[in-house]
Amino acid sequence: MDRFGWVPSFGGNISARLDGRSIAITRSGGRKGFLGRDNIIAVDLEGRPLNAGDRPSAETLLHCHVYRDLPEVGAVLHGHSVAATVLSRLVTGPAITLAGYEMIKAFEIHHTHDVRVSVPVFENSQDMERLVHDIGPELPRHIPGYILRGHGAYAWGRTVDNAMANLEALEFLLQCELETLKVRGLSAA
Ligand SMILES: CSCCC(=O)C(=O)COP(=O)(O)O
Ligand SMILES: [Zn+2]
Repeated sequence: MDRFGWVPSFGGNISARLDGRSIAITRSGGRKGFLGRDNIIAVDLEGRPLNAGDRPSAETLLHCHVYRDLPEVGAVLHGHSVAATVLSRLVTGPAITLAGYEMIKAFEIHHTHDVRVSVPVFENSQDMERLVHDIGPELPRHIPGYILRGHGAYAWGRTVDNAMANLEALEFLLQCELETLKVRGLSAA
């Protein structure tokens, strides 16, 4: 994620499921492109650190929400890419629609490029409980991720590799949309 420029400064957070009751997640703060073992801690599925005093990511509740709702998910990645940030500010509605891209097939749910896929865009907030409430009890099933407006993208998958492949596909598609708008010189609808 760092190589692609998706975790600038202190942005982004990363987690992986440990078992049915806990996950490993990055500590709050710090540069996620320079992680050591000590920068990763364990929390339960309510976001409480297993070791008292550990301070997990400020966005831990968003990760826990994914693990609770989707038992097959083994990893969740969050980055602050330019494409996700800029595009979600240009698009004023609750979703970014992707259509006609071969890369849509990278999301294993879709077996053809000939579909329209809506990437949900939720309003950003510093209040994670409110964000979880706004996202709703059921995460999207048609795409393994969502965007927080003006903030960045979340993506998940069965494994860390699989989550990364999904994030790469999502970021590629967002970048394509942004490039298209730049070439056309139009604002997004
Ligand atoms: C300048 S980063 C602001 C916080 C954020 O959005 C983020 O992704 C990193 O937060 P964390 O607590 O996980 O380090
Ligand atoms: Zn963030």
